[in-house]
Amino acid sequence: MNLSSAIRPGAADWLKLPHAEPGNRIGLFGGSFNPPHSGHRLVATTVLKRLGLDQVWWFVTPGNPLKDHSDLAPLEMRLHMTNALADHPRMKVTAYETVLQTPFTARTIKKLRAMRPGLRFVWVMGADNLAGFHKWQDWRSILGLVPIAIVDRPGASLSVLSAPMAKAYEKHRLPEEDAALLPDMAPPIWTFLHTSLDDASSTDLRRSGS
Ligand SMILES: Nc1ncnc2c1ncn2[C@@H]1O[C@H](COP(=O)(O)OP(=O)(O)OP(=O)(O)O)[C@@H](O)[C@H]1O
Ligand SMILES: O=C(O)c1ccc[n+]([C@@H]2O[C@H](COP(=O)([O-])O)[C@@H](O)[C@H]2O)c1
Repeated sequence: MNLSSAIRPGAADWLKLPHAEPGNRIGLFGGSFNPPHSGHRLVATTVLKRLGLDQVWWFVTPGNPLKDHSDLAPLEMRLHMTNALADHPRMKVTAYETVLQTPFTARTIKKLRAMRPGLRFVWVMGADNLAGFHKWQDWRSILGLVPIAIVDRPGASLSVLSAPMAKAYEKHRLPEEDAALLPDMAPPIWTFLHTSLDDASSTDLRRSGS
């Protein structure tokens, strides 16, 4: 399947990688954003501040490989909505995974690192994804490629103790008070950021029709 054909030629800017200067610290925030909401903005602003990032790149996925796509809104619609929500000079929205022709995070990160060796990437996700991280394709290789920042989410706080990834990599967990060091550290390294909680969810928004 040609994933990038899901974007009209007029919206080709979504298919570019954002610009960054060598040495920049970049948070890679992947998501379905179906639709985007305040919880996503909380994650992005939390990592921007607490990790001292230069930018957060919102990677709007062509489709989470572990989710049913029957109610997934078209990619271009999700891109527009995400761009409206992530309205900040340090937040960039991209559909670059469609260019890479993969919905798999391990492959995306491998390719980004090869393409932009001068950038310091951190993978960013919410705590619900920590709980199921061991089901992702090549999940251990993701841990070997980039530092990971996990932001707390209602209902998933305990994943920091119980998740197979958290248990297997317990020795590689960085205390959250040292989170600003994370982007410069050699993987495997991860941290769990407690923050104010936001119970927004795309599922609830789709169900309520808002
Ligand atoms: N309220 C929230 N608090 C913290 N993290 C969140 C929150 N909502 C989503 N995230 C994180 O943001 C990323 C993108 O989430 P996603 O687009 O799947 O939203 P969602 O609300 O979980 O969607 P759905 O209900 O359709 O599964 C994921 O890493 C997810 O863990
Ligand atoms: O690589 C995988 O196997 C994999 C499995 C599940 C989710 N992901 C990615 O995780 C990000 C968050 O997905 P989501 O649906 O929870 O917003 C998004 O970029 C997905 O493509 C990746």
